[in-house]
Amino acid sequence: MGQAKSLAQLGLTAKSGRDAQITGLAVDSREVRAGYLFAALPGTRVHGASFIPTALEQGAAAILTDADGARLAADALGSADAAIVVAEDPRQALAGAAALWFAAQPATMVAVTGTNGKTSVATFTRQIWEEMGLAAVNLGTTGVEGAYEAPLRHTTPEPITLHRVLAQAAAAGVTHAAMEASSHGLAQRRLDGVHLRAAGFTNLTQDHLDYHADFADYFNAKAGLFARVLGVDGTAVINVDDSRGMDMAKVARTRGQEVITVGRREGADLQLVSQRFDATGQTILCRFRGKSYSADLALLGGFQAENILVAVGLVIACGADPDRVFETLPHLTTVRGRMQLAATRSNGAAVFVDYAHTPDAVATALKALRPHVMGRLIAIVGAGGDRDTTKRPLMGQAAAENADQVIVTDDNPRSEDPAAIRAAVLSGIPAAARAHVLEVGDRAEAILRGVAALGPGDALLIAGKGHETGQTVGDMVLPFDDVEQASMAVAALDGRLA
Ligand SMILES: CC(=O)N[C@H]1[C@@H](OP(=O)(O)OP(=O)(O)OC[C@H]2O[C@@H](n3ccc(=O)[nH]c3=O)[C@H](O)[C@@H]2O)O[C@H](CO)[C@@H](O)[C@@H]1O[C@H](C)C(=O)N[C@@H](C)C(=O)N[C@H](CCC(=O)O)C(=O)O
Ligand SMILES: Nc1ncnc2c1ncn2[C@@H]1O[C@H](COP(=O)(O)OP(=O)(O)OP(=O)(O)O)[C@@H](O)[C@H]1O
Ligand SMILES: N[C@H](CCC[C@H](N)C(=O)O)C(=O)O
Repeated sequence: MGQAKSLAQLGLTAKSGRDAQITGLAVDSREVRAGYLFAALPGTRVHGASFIPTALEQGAAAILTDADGARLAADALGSADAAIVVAEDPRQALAGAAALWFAAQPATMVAVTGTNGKTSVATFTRQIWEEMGLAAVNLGTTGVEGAYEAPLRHTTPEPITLHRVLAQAAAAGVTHAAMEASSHGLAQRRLDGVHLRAAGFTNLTQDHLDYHADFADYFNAKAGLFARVLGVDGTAVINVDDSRGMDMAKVARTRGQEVITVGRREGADLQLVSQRFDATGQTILCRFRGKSYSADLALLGGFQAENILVAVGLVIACGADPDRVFETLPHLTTVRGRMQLAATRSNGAAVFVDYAHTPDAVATALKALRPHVMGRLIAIVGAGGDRDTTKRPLMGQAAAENADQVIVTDDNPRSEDPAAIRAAVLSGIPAAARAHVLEVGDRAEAILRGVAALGPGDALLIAGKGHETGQTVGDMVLPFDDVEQASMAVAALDGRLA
């Protein structure tokens, strides 16, 4: 890290065999310095090649782009004193170059993909490793957490940021890392340069159909983790309870990977045989390679047991002793913003904050709470702006079908009209259920009204924002934290701190 490297050392070959000494990498022209390689990537809004003249003016020593980019910037490139690399897939070439540039990652790495559960699985995997005395991190939506900590802007960062933090974590002594692989990250080859020992799959339901052309395209992006990123020597850990699990296992087996299937399904290598709930968590009974294991989990939500299975499979796939792995499970703790008990009213009613932001997650989270609730279950739900519009009515429907009362509110409207987003969520709620539905745009007021409605034995699920600490309205991020708001609402209503 830090020293100049030749293009050849970064696995790149320039046109006419010309080499260059590279002093840094940038994917954004505004970050190019003298001697840098500028990766001019095709974008969703503009081709990065439009910024090649700026990058050259700033002293770029080399340009990496595709054939379209080379054509677009032909004039600037023709007169430039810079090496030009034209790659069929420049994002993949950049991922490889970034890996070689930073040249260090924790020795044992795993990744997990799926619509829901990535942060939970990555966090549980890190917690298991830590309980086994290993220096570990998880890396994704909640940043880099564990033995090395850093904030991240993306679930799966672009390769330069990704390899920078991996190298920093390795330098800090981290030996084990579990990362999240988002479908955007996989489609954009952000993690193609990472060497993985194992990869996991949780589930596939609707999300991100604003970015992926259709559901098949979304599946294929996720399948890229097994079809491309995980090597033939890696192990795939697949939840076969999901309807696409078997398809994912087939992708892995076709590539020659060892597969550990997990789930409730009879015949799964790591099987969840039974699950019993109590006030503070659940007891699970599992079977792995003919041996039974029982563990008390201090985790609410049946779905968390499914995530635990994937995490256990990943840790075992990296060589751990299964007996030792199961011993750690009672010590695992709630993932921030995932089915987190945020406050309790003086009448005993509980308020949970959860990151459910897809139709399946809203349904799963509410169903998971039901066995713990003796009274009514109230849901606060909203949908994000500038994201998959087709999931909005489905989220409203999922809330109405699984809660006794629903409050539709705002969740990061971004550039959109919040009222229009709420209307789309409401449109999924059948007329017959409308009597139990309130529309309250202001999220703080929605939380106050949800908390106020709680009687003894009731519970409130505040869905959508989980660990987030801001509400994005237009270009502004206003401070907002569901857990804080829940506890303030309880304090205001009950005259005491939650
Ligand atoms: C939709 C999407 O994923 N976009 C990513 C994509 O940008 P883009 O194709 O839209 O870029 P563009 O604006 O068209 O510009 C094209 C290129 O020109 C470059 N540029 C642009 C302007 C300039 O002045 N100079 C310059 O060089 C840009 O850096 C880019 O490489 O390539 C960029 C560089 O790699 C990414 O930063 C950018 O992520 C944006 C910021 C983003 O918000 N992505 C989100 C949706 C995302 O990836 N989310 C997933 C999580 C999803 C989930 O599971 O919940 C994630 O992993 O975080
Ligand atoms: N295995 C699961 N099946 C269904 N829903 C789940 C599962 N795990 C988590 N969820 C729901 O999804 C929400 C988000 O969980 P988590 O953050 O672990 O997923 P994620 O895939 O990392 O999402 P994102 O990448 O968008 O952060 C949870 O708060 C819960 O409501
Ligand atoms: N990573 C997800 C998180 C969504 C969370 C929700 N609060 C929203 O803003 O839609 C996304 O960007 O789609």
